[in-house]
This record gives sequence, structure tokens and C-alpha cells, in this order.
Amino acid sequence: MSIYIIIVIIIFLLIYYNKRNNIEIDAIEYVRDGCYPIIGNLFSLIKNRTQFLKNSREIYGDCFKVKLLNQTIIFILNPFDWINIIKNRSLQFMGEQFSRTIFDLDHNFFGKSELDTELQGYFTQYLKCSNGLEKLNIALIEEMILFIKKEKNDLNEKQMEWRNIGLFEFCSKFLINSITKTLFGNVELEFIERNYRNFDSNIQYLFLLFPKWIYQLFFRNLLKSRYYLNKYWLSSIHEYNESDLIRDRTNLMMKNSDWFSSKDYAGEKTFLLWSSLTNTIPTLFWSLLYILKDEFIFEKVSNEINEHFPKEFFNNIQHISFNDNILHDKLICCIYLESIINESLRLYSNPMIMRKSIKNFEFTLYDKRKIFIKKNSIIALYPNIAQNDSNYFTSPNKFIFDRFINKMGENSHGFLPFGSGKSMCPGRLFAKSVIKISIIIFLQFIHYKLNLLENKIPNEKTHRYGVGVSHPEKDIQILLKF
Ligand code: HEM
Repeated sequence: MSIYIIIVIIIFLLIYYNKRNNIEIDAIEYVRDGCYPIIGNLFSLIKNRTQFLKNSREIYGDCFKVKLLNQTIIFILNPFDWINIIKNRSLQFMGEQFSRTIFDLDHNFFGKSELDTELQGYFTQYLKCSNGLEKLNIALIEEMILFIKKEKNDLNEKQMEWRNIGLFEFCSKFLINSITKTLFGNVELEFIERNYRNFDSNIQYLFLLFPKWIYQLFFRNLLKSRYYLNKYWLSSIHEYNESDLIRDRTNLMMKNSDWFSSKDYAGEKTFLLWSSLTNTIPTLFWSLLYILKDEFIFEKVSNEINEHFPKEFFNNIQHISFNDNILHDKLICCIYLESIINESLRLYSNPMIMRKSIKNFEFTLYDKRKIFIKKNSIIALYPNIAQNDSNYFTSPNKFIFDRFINKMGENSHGFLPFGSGKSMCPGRLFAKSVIKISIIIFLQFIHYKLNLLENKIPNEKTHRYGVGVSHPEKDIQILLKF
């Protein structure tokens, strides 16, 4: 008799356990609004990703599933879950899928992890260590000063005193010119600029990882610019004056041509060109705009710059030894600039950080719910929502220029403009020095007239949501004298 009771209890326990588990698995709901057969939530994701995710969070909480064609993406929006996601070895960075679809790499070297590590090692050596960074920054300043001289000569030739230009357009020209030449040397700038701009203007569609035929059918112009860029690198392997970073990466790929195909080599260069420019330009735009528009911020920043970077500092720039790290030490002292850049990134950076599962596993969320993650599922983090949430940042819609002074705000949960973990942006230190140096040179060497009354802070264009830092909906006209 007692054996039957035990069996019945076991069966009941099994049914209860199974049911409980099912409830927990099902507790992560699919977003139903705007979900259509076959395409799923595609339209909402393309139209305004940030708004769609904010609305979905209000209905479904911090974790929900979104259908995109034949894929399911599990969004996890609570920052307290992110560290466990990023550290989880069953979830991997989707570098391979992205580099194949977006930059047309073969990615044969993916299986050869020593080579991948060596390639990444050059980022550490030249973009993160102070000597490598110092050398790049000195070269960058020289390029920027050259740019200003050329603009001045151009205006002189045209017998004009002022140049009327959009501030975003100026930031684009200024950085495409100086970053590209600093990293890649004496390239055919006009050609690179034209194709970069065309490629960048629609790249958000490549991030959706559609099948290849869709791009071949509907995005021919985009693929053409990528083709021209990739072809350019193949026609000119080493450029005069290229940076050590590019030289060493190129040499490593050339030496291991059994692992790196010509498509890998060319795609890697286009990838580096794109990633060095695409977020740095809009971050410079927003930072500069807030400085120029607010007298109080302007004064604070000007004082800081005059103290650490008086105009005379630039007279001897070519004689600075990059072993002394003078520039690095001075840039660190510019705490208002650092905070303004972070505050611009807090408001305007919209990356979607994705990981793919390599096996089935169960993940416990911070709120104790369990998600069953199947092999090949995609997990996505979207820091912009936390970055604009009053639970993590006071008055989140306000630009508070000194919010990040002494790294106070930066330590907050949810601030991830450069991603996190192994794939965290290796160019982040260079990016910040580029933006600081650009602002310093702008304020020290360029006269400007901005109509403060007419120009409000523009809204963001929604098309970059999920890709990176937003562009303004409308450019701000400015008069510049060099
Ligand atoms: C304000 C400027 C920048 C922002 C906001 C930014 C942001 C990001 C983000 C969000 C990622 C993806 C991280 C992830 O998925 O975990 C990334 C990756 C990357 N960034 Fe940046 N970035 C900036 C500037 C730069 C610059 C100047 C360079 C190069 C000189 C650069 C090189 C890269 C590279 C190579 C990767 C890919 C890393 C990998 O595949 O492991 N970025 N960046």
C-alpha cells in the first residue's frame, strides 16, 4: 500500500515540477503588438527601436521576446542581469555573423584563435596603452591643424571670410579627414569619404542580418560602396604614413594568407574605418553643441582648456616625445570635457549588444524568474533605456554637464555606451581623446557664429537606434572662420 502512495506522490511532484517550470518558461512573453506573420516585429524594430522597447518594457517588464523573421530575440533590460549575461560562457559575441554580413569577410581565421588574439593584441598595444595612444594623438593633432590650414587657404582663394556649414557636417568632414589619415595614412580621401558616407548611411539594414539575397535585391547601392571600399584596400596594401596599428595588422594578415583571405583583409580594414568614425562623429557633434549653446558650460570648458592646452602648446606639437605622455596627462586633467562626452553618450548612444547561445541552458534573472535559452537564441541588451531611466540617473532627460565628474555617474548600473566584456570597444580611449582634442582645437583655433536663439537642440533621428550614437534630425547651421 505504502509503495503506491509513494508512487502517486512522486507522480504529483513530477507534474507540479514540470508545470512550475513551464509557467516560468512561459513567463517570458512574446511582444504581440505590431507582430505580423512571417516578419514578426520587424516594422516596429526598424521604425523606432528605442520607443518600441520602452513600450514593450511597460507591458511585459524587463525581459521579453521579440520575433524577427525566423529568429527570436530575448531582450533583457534590467542592468543587474547584464554582468551575468556578459560573463556567461554559453553566450558568445556575434562577431562572425556581423563581420560576414556587414563587411563581407570570409572569416576563415575564426577557428584559428591565436591569430584572432594576435590581431586583437594590436588594439591593446596601439589603442589602449599610453605610448601607442600618445603617438596616435600627436599624429591626429597634426592632421587637424593641417585641415584647418587647408580650410583657411580655401576660403582665402574664394575671397570669403566665413564658411556657412552645418555643425554635424563640419564634425563629419573634420573627423573623416583627420581620423582616416591618422590611422590609414595618405589614402585617396575623397574616394574613401564618398564611399564611407554612402555605406554608413544605410548600414542599419545590414545589422538586421537578413539573408544575403535580400541585400543583393534591395540594397545594391549599399553593397556597391562596400565593394569599392574593400577593393580600394586591396589595390593599395601599405599607404605612406599609415599608423603602426594598421601596418602591423596588415603584415600579420599578409603573413598568414592561408588563414586570411583577401576578403578578410579588405573587410577588416573597412570595418576598422567604419568603427573608428561612425560613433565618434555624432558624439563630437552633441558634445560640441551643448558646449557652444550654453554660456555657463562654455566658460567652464574654456577655462579648463586655457589652463591645460593654451594655444602655444600646439606650436611645438611635432617635437613632443610620445614616451613622455605629456598629452595623455593633460587630457586626463580635462574633467569637464570627459564628463560632457559621457553625458552625450548617456543621452544619445543606442547600441544593441547581442550574444548568441552555443547550447541549451537555463538562466535565472535578477527578479528570480528563469528563462530557458535554446541553442542559437539571440540575447540582446539595450543600455539606452537604462541610461535614460530615473531609477539609475536623476533627471534623465536633462543634459547635466558635470554629472560624470569624478566618475560618479559612470559607475552607475546601465551605462554601457562602449559595450562590455571581451567585445567591449577597443577604441574607447582613442575615441575619447579624439573628441577632446577636436573640441580643444575648435575652441582654440576656429572662430564661430551660432545663432543661439534660432537653434534649439535638435531631436534625434531614429534610424541609428540599435546601431550606435544617434544623428540629429536636423543639422545646426554655423558660420566658421579658420
Ligand atoms: C564615441 C565613439 C565610439 C563608441 C560609442 C563606440 C562603441 C562601440 C560599441 C558599442 C561596440 C560594440 C561592443 C559590444 O558589442 O560589446 C564597439 C566595438 C568596436 N569598436 Fe567602438 N566605439 C567608438 C569609437 C571607436 C573607435 C575610435 C575605434 C577605433 C579606432 C573603435 C573600434 C571598435 C572595434 C574594432 C570594435 C569591435 C570589437 C570586437 O569585435 O571585439 N570604436 N564600439
